[in-house]
Amino acid sequence: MEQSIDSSAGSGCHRDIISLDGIGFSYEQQPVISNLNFSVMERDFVGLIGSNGAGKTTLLKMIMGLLKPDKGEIRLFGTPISRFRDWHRIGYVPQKNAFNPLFPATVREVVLSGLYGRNKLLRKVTKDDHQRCEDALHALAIANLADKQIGRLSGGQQQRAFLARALINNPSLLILDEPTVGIDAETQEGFFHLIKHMHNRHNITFLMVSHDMEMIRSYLGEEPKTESGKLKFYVKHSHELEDCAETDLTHSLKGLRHVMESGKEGIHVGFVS
Ligand SMILES: Nc1ncnc2c1ncn2[C@@H]1O[C@H](COP(=O)(O)OP(=O)(O)OP(=O)(O)O)[C@@H](O)[C@H]1O
Repeated sequence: MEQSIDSSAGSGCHRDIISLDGIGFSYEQQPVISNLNFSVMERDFVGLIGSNGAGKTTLLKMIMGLLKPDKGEIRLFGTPISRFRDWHRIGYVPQKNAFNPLFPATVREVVLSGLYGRNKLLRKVTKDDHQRCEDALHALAIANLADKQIGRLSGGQQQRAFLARALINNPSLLILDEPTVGIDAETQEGFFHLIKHMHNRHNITFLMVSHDMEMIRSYLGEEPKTESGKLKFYVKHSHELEDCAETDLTHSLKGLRHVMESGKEGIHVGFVS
């Protein structure tokens, strides 16, 4: 079955961050994704919706190079994924239930582990790395939890730690896989306020899998921009935003801390600690 979508209309001169060209994927001859064509443009916010088994996680795994499509080509930042090496430009916030609560690491260690990238080489942590870590911990208002075991935190606190981990490399693209599943409504609201703020104020592109239709519709509009099989893509393009993005990590994190601490710009970050 032919599946074809195009979300790039009206996105101005910005470049593609993710290009999916004719992607097909099957598990043991069982097709999950067929002929998927889709582009995520710089500073878009894409909400990916689909029923259970629609192929959302499979698609994220392909984009992160963990699964190879049977057909088609994936490009990241304009480079074919087979030659892409800049994985530090991509921050990933996993599903809460993908995390083993017995994992023996402190919050600080989890956040610092975001620096190591996918090659798993443990390089020496520099003074600058520690400063970035402290900035990320402060930005997400979890500095007071830095020495606690990650498994002893609440779900909302853990998600903040994983967001800090994803932010430590100053990513250009943030991929979030149902980041608030299993978290209470108030904490979810605070989390979405924060990522919406980051999208509005900073030069970050978002791809988020979510079942939270209320959040998706209120931020990205009532109708999906495109559909492919059971996958629906809701998109807010950069031209719908104020054009005042900051790119520098220090500014970004200081900006976030400012939001967290002062509640300015009308944003209330209602995390439950
Ligand atoms: N490793 C695997 N081997 C075989 N089939 C798989 C594998 N992983 C997923 N599938 C199947 O592929 C389909 C898509 O799975 P996927 O996890 O991508 O869906 P999803 O949209 O993320 O679902 P959910 O909302 O339930 O997380 C499902 O039918 C699933 O059973």
